[in-house]
Amino acid sequence: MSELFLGVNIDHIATLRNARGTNYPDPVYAATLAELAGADGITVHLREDRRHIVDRDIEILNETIQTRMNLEMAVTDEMLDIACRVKPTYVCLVPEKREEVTTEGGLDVAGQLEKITAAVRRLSEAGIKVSLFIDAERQQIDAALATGAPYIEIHTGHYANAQNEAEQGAELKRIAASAAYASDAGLKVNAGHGLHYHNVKPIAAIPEMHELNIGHAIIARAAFEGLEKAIRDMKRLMQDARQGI
Ligand SMILES: CC(=O)[C@@H](O)[C@H](O)COP(=O)(O)O
Ligand SMILES: NCC(=O)COP(=O)(O)O
Repeated sequence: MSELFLGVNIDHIATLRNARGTNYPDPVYAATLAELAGADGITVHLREDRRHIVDRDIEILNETIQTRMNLEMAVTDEMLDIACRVKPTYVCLVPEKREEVTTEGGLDVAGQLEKITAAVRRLSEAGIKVSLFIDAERQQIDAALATGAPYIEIHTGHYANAQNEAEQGAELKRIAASAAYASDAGLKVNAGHGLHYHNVKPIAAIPEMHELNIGHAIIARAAFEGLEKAIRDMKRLMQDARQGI
């Protein structure tokens, strides 16, 4: 089975910093520590309201990240201009609602095909690899393919928020079937949102998964155990799942 990568999302280091208007804890420092602990990439979501990651973070991280930056952003002219100037390795296009506490679902690629295809083209022409954050639905996978984006990230929020085992099992099935369908069609398949230490293994065991992006649970655990241990423990769970342990 191919290797499974971990992208560590450091947004919530910035949430903590911004809560007091201080210059600490610094997400730049967190990214360096995350890489030393084995993160394969650093994910940051530059929200339109700048509630956590801010422009300064993106600029400095772009200079200091040793692995690769995965910039999550809404499909707006402002964000496209920033991405094309900064040129992160990856951009993941996500839906965004100003009033939401966190991302509530996948991007409706099928419903905005023209707009998203144009964004994918602009980013690709700037040398950026584009991923589309979508729900585990064939219609959205087909639309993602039509845009020319090489990657999708399957939204695992419904799986993470399932109210009982049956519901979670059904979500897992849907995600696994979608990963296989997308991979067969030639897309690289990532996943993320709401994954934590107790629900990550079944997702990590899906053979087509290329990378998992995990943030909130890792940063929360880091408050008690330190960032390095939090990342190493998550990677170990992912690797165990991959080996059927
Ligand atoms: C796009 C996505 O899946 C989110 O997980 C996001 O990256 C996390 O940021 P928020 O906590 O601001 O929703
Ligand atoms: N794209 C998902 C991500 O980056 C992290 O989401 P979460 O683990 O903070 O829910």
